[in-house]
Amino acid sequence: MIEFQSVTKRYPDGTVAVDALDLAIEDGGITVLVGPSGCGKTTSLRMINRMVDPSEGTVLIDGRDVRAQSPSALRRGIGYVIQNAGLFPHRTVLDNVATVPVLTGTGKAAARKRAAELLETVGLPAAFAKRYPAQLSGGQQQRVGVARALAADPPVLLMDEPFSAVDPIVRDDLQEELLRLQSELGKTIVFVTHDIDEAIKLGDKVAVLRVGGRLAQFDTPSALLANPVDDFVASFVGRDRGYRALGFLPGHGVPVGPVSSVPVGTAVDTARGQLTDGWAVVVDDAKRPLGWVSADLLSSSGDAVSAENLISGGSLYSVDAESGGTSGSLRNALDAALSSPSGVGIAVDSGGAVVGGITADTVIAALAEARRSGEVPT
Ligand SMILES: Nc1ncnc2c1ncn2[C@@H]1O[C@H](COP(=O)(O)OP(=O)(O)OP(=O)(O)O)[C@@H](O)[C@H]1O
Repeated sequence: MIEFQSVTKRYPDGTVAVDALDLAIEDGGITVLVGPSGCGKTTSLRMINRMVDPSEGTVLIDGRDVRAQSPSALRRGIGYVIQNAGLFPHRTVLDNVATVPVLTGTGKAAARKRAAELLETVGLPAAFAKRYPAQLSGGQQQRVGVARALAADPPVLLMDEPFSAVDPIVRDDLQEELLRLQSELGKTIVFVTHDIDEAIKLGDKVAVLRVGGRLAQFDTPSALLANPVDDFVASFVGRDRGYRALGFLPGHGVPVGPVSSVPVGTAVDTARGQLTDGWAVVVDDAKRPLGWVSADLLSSSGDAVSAENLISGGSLYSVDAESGGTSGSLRNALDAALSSPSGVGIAVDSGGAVVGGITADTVIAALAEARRSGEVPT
């Protein structure tokens, strides 16, 4: 466990970056520090690996004051990942990852072998090992940064806005990858971001800091969305927090109803007879959804329903056909319904085949039921 006990950091110019912070960070989870610019996130993070020392109070790791160890000994057990990866430009990707193990006495060959495994772990093709950082995209460099931080197999990983400099799609990939890695590695990760969506997505626990370095709330993401302690936290987590909170409620209570479907290639006259409320979903040979046809679209189509002339579908909602269960949330279910041009969200099984449809009404009814049964945090 990492503990902040009444920790204050006052810089020499008098700036109070962190003010009487008390925080207990559990092992084996992702704890996110989030808050507006200048609220002391980076300063707090750096007090864990002694890049910054507190003015008052104590930071402990597993009950031991971090000041009891030299910074270099301490950092051997703490990986550190920063924005733009901070790679050594004149070393190959492989040698960037192998650097720390070599410094701490691992033989070069063994360190390189381990580095190659780590590159694979973070999703980089082996062919990238010989490249230099400048020959990689920002997202790829960030993956190397994560591999490098993992090279010494530290129990603790500090990540300071690691994904801020990449575009939103790459960022989304990197976030998914981090969650996948963490489910395998179970490190104690402290992650700094100013992006509340990133905090909600990644955090097992989220600490919201306010300017002046004061802790506003420390909670699970779902509790933060459901019960912000004050107006500052409420406005920081955002106006649509009610909708986003649906992301933490399982969608298993949403009934999957029928949906009209027609195989691609169906004669237009036959397809017209299959529409429900003017719509049908078009499926391929494996019953996977290709898009929608409407009565209007059919009247301007040729003889048969073609895959080229369809209205794009919305997001898909995954269910397990046998158990009827789902790994999706009420938010996934509602989004599938709202983003569908017909108003019916498509439910698919693990093979991607259409198994039925869901409507916004049924999702709202499932939410009401979850509230009645006390499943929604209050
Ligand atoms: N070395 C320093 N000397 C003086 N003041 C500093 C120093 N480092 C940071 N500060 C100040 O301490 C406060 C907290 O800074 P910190 O970098 O910890 O915030 P942050 O929440 O990480 O901000 P950002 O999201 O903008 O990176 C800010 O007011 C900052 O200007």
